[in-house]
Amino acid sequence: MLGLSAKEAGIMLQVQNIEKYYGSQNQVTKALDRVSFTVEDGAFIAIMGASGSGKTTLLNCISTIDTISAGDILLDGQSIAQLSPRQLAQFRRERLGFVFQDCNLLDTLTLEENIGLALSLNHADPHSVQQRVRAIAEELEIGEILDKFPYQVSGGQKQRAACARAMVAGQSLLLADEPTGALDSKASKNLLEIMTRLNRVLGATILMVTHDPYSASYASRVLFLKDGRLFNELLRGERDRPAFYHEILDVLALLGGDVSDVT
Ligand SMILES: Nc1ncnc2c1ncn2[C@@H]1O[C@H](COP(=O)(O)OP(=O)(O)OP(=O)(O)O)[C@@H](O)[C@H]1O
Repeated sequence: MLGLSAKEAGIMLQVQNIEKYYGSQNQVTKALDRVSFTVEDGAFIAIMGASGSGKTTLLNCISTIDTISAGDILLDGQSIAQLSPRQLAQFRRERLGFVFQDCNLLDTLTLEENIGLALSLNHADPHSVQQRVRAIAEELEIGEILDKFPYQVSGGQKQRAACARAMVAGQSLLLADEPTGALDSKASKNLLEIMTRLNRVLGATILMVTHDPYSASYASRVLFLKDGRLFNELLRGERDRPAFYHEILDVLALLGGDVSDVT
């Protein structure tokens, strides 16, 4: 980087030689084994691997939900291990957005209230909350259904609301764990197109864990985990999505096991 800071060099996240162990003395599981990679600003990265390969553990360590046993994780050049609990909470709130397989929307609130909830809890001005919620909802094509409750909309619309909620405060890193896992193929395609738009238009950096090679083919880079180690990685480059999809299938065949069977 020739003296440039990580931030100046456009590097958002540095995962350096991380290890994660669960359990103690007699029963230790090594969930992550010396994993290293760098994420540039504006990247869209998929993380693949068989069940138990460490995908969720990796995402949980990056999101500070879990702690690493060794190594370091730096965000904008700053080690997250050195943040105080208060700084960590602020970091999660301001920088990270989360989307999970079951979108975790509250059934007693409308989509608009769900999307704006964190801002409202943070005592943001109600008018500005409304403006921000509506702007991102328009971008994600759910502007017309903001007054509906989660049980009144489709699974795909709920996931788009979850994406809106994840990004409404201007968060720059979206962490998604199997976001298409509970959706049919049409709703999955739609959500992946929306995530691509979040990435390209709003500049969100995305890390998405998935079992599904079709979902992974929307990313610009795919990391493959095997037994807690980084086994391989693919860059999409100038290839179109279908060509990238076939290349992902080739790596999965090499990787063996149940990677794409466990959705
Ligand atoms: N809280 C925990 N306590 C003990 N072992 C754990 C814990 N969480 C995960 N593990 C173990 O760590 C390893 C990695 O698990 P992880 O959930 O990260 O895998 P994964 O790739 O996300 O799997 P899946 O695709 O099934 O969700 C597995 O061997 C798992 O059993």
